[in-house]
Amino acid sequence: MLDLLALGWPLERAGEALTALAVQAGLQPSLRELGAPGPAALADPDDAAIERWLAGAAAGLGLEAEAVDTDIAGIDDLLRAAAPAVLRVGPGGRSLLLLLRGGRRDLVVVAPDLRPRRVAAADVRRLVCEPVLAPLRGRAEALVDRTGLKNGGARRERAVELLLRERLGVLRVGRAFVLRPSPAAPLLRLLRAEGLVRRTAALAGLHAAELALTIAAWALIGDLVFAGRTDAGWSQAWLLLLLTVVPCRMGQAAVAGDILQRAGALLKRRLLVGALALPGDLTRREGAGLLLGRVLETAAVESLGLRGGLVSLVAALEFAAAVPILALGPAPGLHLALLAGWAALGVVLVRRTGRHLAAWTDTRAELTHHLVEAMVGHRTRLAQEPPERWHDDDDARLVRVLADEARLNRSESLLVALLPRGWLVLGLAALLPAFVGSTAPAATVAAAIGGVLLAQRGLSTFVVGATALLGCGVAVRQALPMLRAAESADAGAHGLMLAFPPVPEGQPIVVARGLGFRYPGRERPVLRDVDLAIAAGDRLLLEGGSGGGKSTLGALVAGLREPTSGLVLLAGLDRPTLGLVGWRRRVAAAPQFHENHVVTAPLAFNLLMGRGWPPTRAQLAEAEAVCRELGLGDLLERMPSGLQQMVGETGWQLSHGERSRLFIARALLQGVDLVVLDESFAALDPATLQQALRCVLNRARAVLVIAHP
Ligand SMILES: Nc1ncnc2c1ncn2[C@@H]1O[C@H](COP(=O)(O)OP(=O)(O)OP(=O)(O)O)[C@@H](O)[C@H]1O
Repeated sequence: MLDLLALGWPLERAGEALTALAVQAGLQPSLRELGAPGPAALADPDDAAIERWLAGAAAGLGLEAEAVDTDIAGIDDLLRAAAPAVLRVGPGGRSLLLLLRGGRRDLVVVAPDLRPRRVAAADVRRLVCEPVLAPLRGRAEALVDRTGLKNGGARRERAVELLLRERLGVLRVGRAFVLRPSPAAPLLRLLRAEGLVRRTAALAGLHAAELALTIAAWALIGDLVFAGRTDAGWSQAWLLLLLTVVPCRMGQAAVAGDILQRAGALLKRRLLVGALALPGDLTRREGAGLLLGRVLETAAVESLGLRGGLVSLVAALEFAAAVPILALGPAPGLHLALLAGWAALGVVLVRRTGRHLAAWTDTRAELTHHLVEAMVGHRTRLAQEPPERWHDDDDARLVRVLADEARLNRSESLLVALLPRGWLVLGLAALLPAFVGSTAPAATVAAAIGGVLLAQRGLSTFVVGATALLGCGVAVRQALPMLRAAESADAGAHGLMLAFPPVPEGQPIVVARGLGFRYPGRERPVLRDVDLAIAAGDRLLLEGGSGGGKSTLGALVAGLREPTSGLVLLAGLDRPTLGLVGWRRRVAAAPQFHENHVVTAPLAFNLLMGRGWPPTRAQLAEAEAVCRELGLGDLLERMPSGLQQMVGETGWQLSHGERSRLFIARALLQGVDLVVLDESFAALDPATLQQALRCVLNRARAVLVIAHP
């Protein structure tokens, strides 16, 4: 056990440790000096600062460190499958064990001398679980002793282990951080790290081998037939060649399945990250319907893109193999010229189909948008719009979609029917002179027929691949904003590493000089030349008329928007240095009511979503205390499951005032230096307002309240 701890890295060398693991695991990190968690992070009692530091440091390397909670029942799976990962071990999790390769029996860890060392999985399991199990081991042993198993025997040991694991499987034993390239990393790096480049090359190799074997088998049988030889030895050789194709095919299916699965997971991760990183203004401008349409289209990116890509690869190989075979025939020049012309026609037909597909997708997305907008505003329509006008426009939109669909169907049928079959007729027709005049040897005519058939197979495969890729291209166009947003998703996320102690009383938290802001597309700025300083301990009220720019200023202070001119500093650092995530660790905002949402999830999640999930007992207790101070005690009593009650659209319905207090609590519970509350008290009666205000003034280190005069 001691030896194993000696293989762990001290937290003070966490930056070096992460870099070493990332390099040795082939994750190609962006190398940079990470330093070490500062004293403030090391002293954080709730451990969150260290975890944030690790996440930020990984982001600094262009990686993602996903925190995985480990329980006793799941530790074996974690050790087997999580590598490369960092395990926090030893007293207080102060030591980092770098898991380079997982396994059932043996694991490989990177030691502090940078050398990989093999260790027993059972020893690591014991190291991680023992601190939790040790106090309970005595009771388990006493229980097992009642069965009469021999003391000190291996069976008794095993029985004790099994009993502990069975009864205490759900006990949490610690956290691991699984390292992988950030979904925002350049695509080629992601593909490499997932082994996709290697696998695609292997697939192409296997397919080329299959083609070569098939051609060799047919060349051999052709040779035998034309030479009039029928001996068994050569026939067996032919059969053997054909049989070798079977393992080639099986290999291709396995590799292709693996590629589809890995690339699909990678794409989903990237799209999800992108969807969450879309700028708020864009989602609002486009509307929920269009976004939903985009999300639905992304399913096509995966299925069509991946399959289309693989099928097109096969088509290209078949096509390439047909060229030298046609060159062996009696009319090589004519055949190759015809093939080139036919391929060009194929490209024209594919582009035409592509245009029709794009038009159809656009009208369809528009229809989805229209329908979703109608559903979102359904309750208002029911109450205010005359029923005879509810379906205005629907029919016209539907007709447009159907017309575009009919055009698409026609060009697709032409592509599928004409391209491969037309080539067959043309290719064979080019052989007619040789047939009729019997001018060419039969073997060259046979080779040419083989070439024509292979090219036809290539064209059929090409049609399948091209239509899939077209669909994918159109879907990618729809998903482009998300894919682009994914690339900038973690810009500045390493600002998380900057953990400081709370700003001391009287010291500035936010300082702004010459601040200006203009919304894109608007002529006049909303804010001009604003100077502002908010210090720890300040309690500020920002009042002004409607549309005066109060919320905009709140968003700038909270780091949710960047100024178009001037400078805002938070604890002396600017936004690019801190990143959005780093900024939000220090300033929490409760946006206006219509911008804030109750997520369909337990109340506790809604309260603590800024702190990470699952929560600790202390965090739950704090959440309950804040709710009671805000006057939500009654509500907690009424809810059958208390803090665990599902709330949101499909859960327990909260009143306007209850929701506003939930939003206030959510901001307060983030434990930040400054809380910005935008019209958070507007829905409260005077007594409740007083109570909520008292809670805010007691709990917030500094507060900026936005309200109407
Ligand atoms: N996302 C946006 N895009 C374009 N213009 C916007 C956007 N949000 C606000 N505005 C405009 O900026 C101006 C200031 O808006 P802001 O919401 O900051 O004012 P406010 O003082 O908070 O108003 P209220 O008290 O009515 O909430 C308004 O004229 C508004 O139309």
